[in-house]
Amino acid sequence: MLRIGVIGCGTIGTAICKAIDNGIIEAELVAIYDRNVEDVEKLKSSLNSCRPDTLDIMDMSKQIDLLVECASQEAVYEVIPVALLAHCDVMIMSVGAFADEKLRKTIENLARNNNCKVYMPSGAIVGLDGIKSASVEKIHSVTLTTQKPPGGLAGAPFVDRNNIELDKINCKTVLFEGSASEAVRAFPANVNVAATLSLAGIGFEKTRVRIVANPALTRNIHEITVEGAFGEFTTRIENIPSPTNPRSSYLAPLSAIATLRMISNPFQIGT
Ligand SMILES: NC(=O)C1=CN([C@@H]2O[C@H](COP(=O)(O)OP(=O)(O)OC[C@H]3O[C@@H](n4cnc5c(N)ncnc54)[C@H](O)[C@@H]3O)[C@@H](O)[C@H]2O)C=CC1
Ligand SMILES: O=C([O-])CC(=O)C(=O)O
Repeated sequence: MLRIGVIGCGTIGTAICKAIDNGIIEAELVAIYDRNVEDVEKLKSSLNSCRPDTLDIMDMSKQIDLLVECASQEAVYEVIPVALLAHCDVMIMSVGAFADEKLRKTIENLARNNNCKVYMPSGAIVGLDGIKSASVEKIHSVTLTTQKPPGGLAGAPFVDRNNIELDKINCKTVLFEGSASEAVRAFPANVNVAATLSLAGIGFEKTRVRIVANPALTRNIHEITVEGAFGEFTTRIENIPSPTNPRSSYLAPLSAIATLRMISNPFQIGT
């Protein structure tokens, strides 16, 4: 059975561990880790049958087949190279880290040299199947428009740097327009989806991102428009925010769980 280790015991990490505990994912939960000890203990006490060890990345990667990162962009730098050097496959949620081309190339080379896979779930967006197919030929443009309730953008470096008072926003307001590369640095915990979209399509510089604070919303909306040799498509998703983390959509942990189910299943469905 697939032996899994999880770094990050927050909203997504907890959902993944519970899915293994409930048998929704056919795998063994070998170890978990979080820099916040309380989060580790809280997660452990919520499990019924799994008894994961608490191990740091060095010890964890000796005992697992697959490392799941669901922590932060910073954690991608800290744990992914270590896991790949230990011949573990990895699944990354904080995909925004890959706006750093040097990191992306390092991880790609490590994965190739150690014969490992790097999985990146679709997260909170729909339409990656279409853009992957479209990218076989020329894609002219990719645009992501993300709308969140203002509170869902709290803590973003862009908001803090520009002294944006989110609680004073009383109408739909475009906060940011730029490349995906700029977007994932300005909003590291809000638009990792822009990074995944860039990797599937035309890259971080050409993918355009617009981020809108909309006080009329209770949901996180991601709208993607792609134009290319195939024609044009638009996808739109209205996500319910995760109850324990309003920045993240509920579909994100579901997508992580679906990817792990795919990895542990002989049938591979869809592009
Ligand atoms: N790819 C996608 O579509 C999506 C990606 N995300 C990203 O996935 C990651 C996890 O999201 P959530 O579970 O909602 O966040 P969360 O804030 O609920 O949990 C993150 C946990 O990771 C821990 N952590 C952070 N940095 C760490 C490090 N360097 N080492 C060890 N532990 C560390 C924190 O203490 C926290 O317990 C975030 O980076 C988030 O931005 C979130 C939603 C969608
Ligand atoms: O969950 C979402 O709506 C998107 C998100 O936070 C991310 O991509 O980081």
